[in-house]
Amino acid sequence: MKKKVILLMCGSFNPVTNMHLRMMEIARDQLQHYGFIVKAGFFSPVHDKYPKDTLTSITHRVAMLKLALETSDWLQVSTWESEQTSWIPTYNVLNHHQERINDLMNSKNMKVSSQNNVNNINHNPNQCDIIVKLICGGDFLSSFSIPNLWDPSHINQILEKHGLVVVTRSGYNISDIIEDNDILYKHMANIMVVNEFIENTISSTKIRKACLRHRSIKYLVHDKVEKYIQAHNLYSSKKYKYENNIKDSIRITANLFNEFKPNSSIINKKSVDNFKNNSKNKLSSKKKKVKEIGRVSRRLQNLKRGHNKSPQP
Ligand SMILES: Nc1ncnc2c1ncn2[C@@H]1O[C@H](COP(=O)(O)OP(=O)(O)OP(=O)(O)O)[C@@H](O)[C@H]1O
Ligand SMILES: NC(=O)c1ccc[n+]([C@@H]2O[C@H](COP(=O)(O)O)[C@@H](O)[C@H]2O)c1
Repeated sequence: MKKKVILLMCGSFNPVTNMHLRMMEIARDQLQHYGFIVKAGFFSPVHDKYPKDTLTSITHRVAMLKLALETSDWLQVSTWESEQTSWIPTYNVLNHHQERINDLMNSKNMKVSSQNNVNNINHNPNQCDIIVKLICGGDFLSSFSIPNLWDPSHINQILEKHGLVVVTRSGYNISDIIEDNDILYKHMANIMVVNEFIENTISSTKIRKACLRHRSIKYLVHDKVEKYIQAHNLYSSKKYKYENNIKDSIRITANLFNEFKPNSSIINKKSVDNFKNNSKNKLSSKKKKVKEIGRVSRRLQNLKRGHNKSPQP
């Protein structure tokens, strides 16, 4: 029997770009090619309390997602995550969606079985035949290796119970990221890599920058999203000028990690000295951003602690 899946993408969507939409499309193509049935795709915008200075209010981010998805017959926004009282870890978001699907499937099965007058339903409520998989880009995958950003047990469960669909992103070597992380390596079979063969480096950061500089964003975001941004004068405030967001920090940290990886063929004194000098320069110029990741990690830890104290959503 073909396996059925639902794709769930978690992120800021600040704003949603054409690349977010394309990621879903190319992931569905590949999953179907491998014999899966993709039932639906959900975008779950992160809570306003996620510690990112540049986050635009959820009302705008959801409105833009809805406009961008108006013409899709299989993609939708899920606002559950953003409607909670505070930020919640991605694993809990995934879990919530899986539980809702399980409930739905169970009630459907109940109906069918009672219609058929079958007494023994023989259905395990914990075993659903639709799996919610997390879809993300290469940078998101590399964030699993940032100390204190993720609870290792969450990474384990995401991979064990759900599985990941990772879309390649320029600057991120997926096989290296997996090779360097014990948990990812252990669950490699549950990570499907989708190669974006038409290289696309659109990011929300670049869109915000373009808006700040009054440059066109046409064909990078949906037309209606472009109009919405203009109508609400989003991303034009000075705070975006100096934006130093978590994603940049992740990118930088990840790049630094990649460079620290020993490569036997280049290890000699000269290359080590060159490397040290380069790293020093990079470290000083990017010092602020790397510091930011520590700050964000600590805030996330605090949020997580707070979250663990409160009842499960
Ligand atoms: N060009 C891209 N290629 C591959 N993955 C992408 C791309 N743009 C976004 N993603 C992925 O989309 C998901 C949601 O991303 P997010 O909303 O953080 O967008 P972003 O463009 O990376 O944002 P920002 O630039 O604000 O950090 C993440 O898993 C991210 O890795
Ligand atoms: N421990 C965690 O569950 C954890 C840590 C960091 C980011 N995230 C998620 O990753 C996404 C990151 O979005 P950005 O790439 O826009 O920062 C958000 O949905 C956020 O909730 C989850």
